[in-house]
Amino acid sequence: MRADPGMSASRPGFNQDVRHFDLVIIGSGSGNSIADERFAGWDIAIVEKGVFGGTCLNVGCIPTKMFVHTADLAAAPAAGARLGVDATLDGVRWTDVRDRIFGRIDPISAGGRRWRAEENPNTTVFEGTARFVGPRTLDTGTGEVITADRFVLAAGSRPVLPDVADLASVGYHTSDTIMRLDALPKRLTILGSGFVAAEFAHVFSSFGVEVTVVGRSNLLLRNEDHDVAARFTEIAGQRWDVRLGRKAVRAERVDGEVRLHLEGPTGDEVVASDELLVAVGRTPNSDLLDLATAGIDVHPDGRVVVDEYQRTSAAGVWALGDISSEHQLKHVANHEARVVQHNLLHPGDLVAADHRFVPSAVFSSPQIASVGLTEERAKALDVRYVAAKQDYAAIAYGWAMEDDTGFAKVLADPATGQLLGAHVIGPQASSVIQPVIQAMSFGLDARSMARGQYWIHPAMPEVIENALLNLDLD
Ligand SMILES: Cc1cc2nc3c(=O)[nH]c(=O)nc-3n(C[C@H](O)[C@H](O)[C@H](O)COP(=O)(O)OP(=O)(O)OC[C@H]3O[C@@H](n4cnc5c(N)ncnc54)[C@H](O)[C@@H]3O)c2cc1C
Ligand SMILES: NC(=O)c1ccc[n+]([C@@H]2O[C@H](COP(=O)([O-])OP(=O)(O)OC[C@H]3O[C@@H](n4cnc5c(N)ncnc54)[C@H](O)[C@@H]3O)[C@@H](O)[C@H]2O)c1
Repeated sequence: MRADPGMSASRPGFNQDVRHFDLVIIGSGSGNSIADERFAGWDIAIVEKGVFGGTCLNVGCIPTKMFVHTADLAAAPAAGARLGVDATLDGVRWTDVRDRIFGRIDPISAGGRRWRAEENPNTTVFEGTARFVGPRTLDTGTGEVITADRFVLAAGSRPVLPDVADLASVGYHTSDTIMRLDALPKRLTILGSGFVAAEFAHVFSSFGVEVTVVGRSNLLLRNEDHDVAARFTEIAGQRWDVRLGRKAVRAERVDGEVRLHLEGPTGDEVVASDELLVAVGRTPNSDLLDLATAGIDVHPDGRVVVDEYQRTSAAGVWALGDISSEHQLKHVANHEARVVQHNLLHPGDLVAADHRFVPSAVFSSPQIASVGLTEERAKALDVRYVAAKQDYAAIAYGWAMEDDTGFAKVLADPATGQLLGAHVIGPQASSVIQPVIQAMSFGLDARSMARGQYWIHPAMPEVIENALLNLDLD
């Protein structure tokens, strides 16, 4: 397909030099997966302001999980002693770990950029910060303004900076920079109590760093089911210096150390460390795009407004991933990218995005995984439910591991047995939960799920089987 002549560069009112495209994609993260071989006849522009490949590849899911896996290995000797295995951790070669990880990631990013910029005949890459200057008219930030029939907003999100006096002066880190440190700090303070805080606290403490976690609320991971968040907070308190209910008011760097001044339940306190990681959430990058100029509506929290087909309020403009989603998760961005891809190719046969059962996992220690309603949410929505729990310790493999903190919790409709939610904390939680996601997605009830199939014995998913059997259904 070539540009519709009605939208071409020679259209009255447009500069003759303005290049016109069939499709412009802003952001090379999940948006980059859209232009496959089915788009070979389309003239496509990709605009990227940073490193090619986006958050997940460069500074998100992939490097963090490579660090988490390494951290799990580093933590293993300490965990082995109570089972009779005496091993010691001789050391963590931080620069070797860092360079191994980014030595694998950076070439993927560079290769992706090269492929799009140099080897894709129908794709033009603009390396600049895009912003709209009119309906379907974009300043690419490279000195070139372009127009297109269709736009995909896939510009993601970025770390939020809290209102802490003098924060900028201390040389703080975010998840964008902390993985590339020159050396492991002796002490690390993490401001924040969500996903990023929980994962990096595990990584750095496993590598021998003294970690302090400072949270505003009284629970870590407070959006998880309360029982799970409470258990995680209890375990975290045995491993890290966890300071909850604290407001960070000021930061300063004195004699090389970062001092974070806190107000808390027992008065003012100061936490000193060598590095500070700020992890208090992420905000959509919609504000960089001058969306009002293009007639694109935005929610008060900065998310681009989309309908079930991922269409924005402006004709021909679609959005996906962190810029529009309430779930800042890669599997959601990927799903939405597939929806947009289909809808671009089949404008007469649109498919809707499926956000019914969005799961998530926190790759800390222990792991946490969740799908569907928490017990608190079920109560708030006045949904009739029953809940049941199963400790890992009472299923064979969990007992063999002598796990004494993990459990699975399931919620179901007592009348129909339909599953409403599942929450797992413990070994392999991110994998153990998958059968429940499948059951919920395909409408399998709890009883059929528990008894309508074999569960490999003695494998970890028996924790789910037994939680299901513990449900008190009508
Ligand atoms: C530390 C960390 C760990 C994570 N771990 C996981 C995980 O384990 N599992 C999971 O599911 N999710 C994880 N996530 C979340 C996941 O990375 C994001 O949900 C996902 O990458 C969002 O994809 P996206 O395509 O919407 O945006 P991105 O991948 O962020 O892509 C957006 C791109 O747009 C570019 N851009 C922005 N504004 C402009 C502009 N004006 N002009 C041009 N280009 C622009 C950006 O530079 C960026 O490259 C993690 C996130 C972080 C920060
Ligand atoms: N495994 C994964 O899937 C994974 C991993 C990392 C990040 N992510 C995604 O990235 C998003 C961002 O992660 P995040 O951890 O930055 O955000 P988050 O939303 O998970 O947690 C931020 C936490 O910081 C707290 N907070 C906010 N302001 C604060 C302040 N001034 N002082 C102290 N605490 C404050 C909030 O109460 C909240 O609990 C996540 O929500 C998630 O969607 C996913």
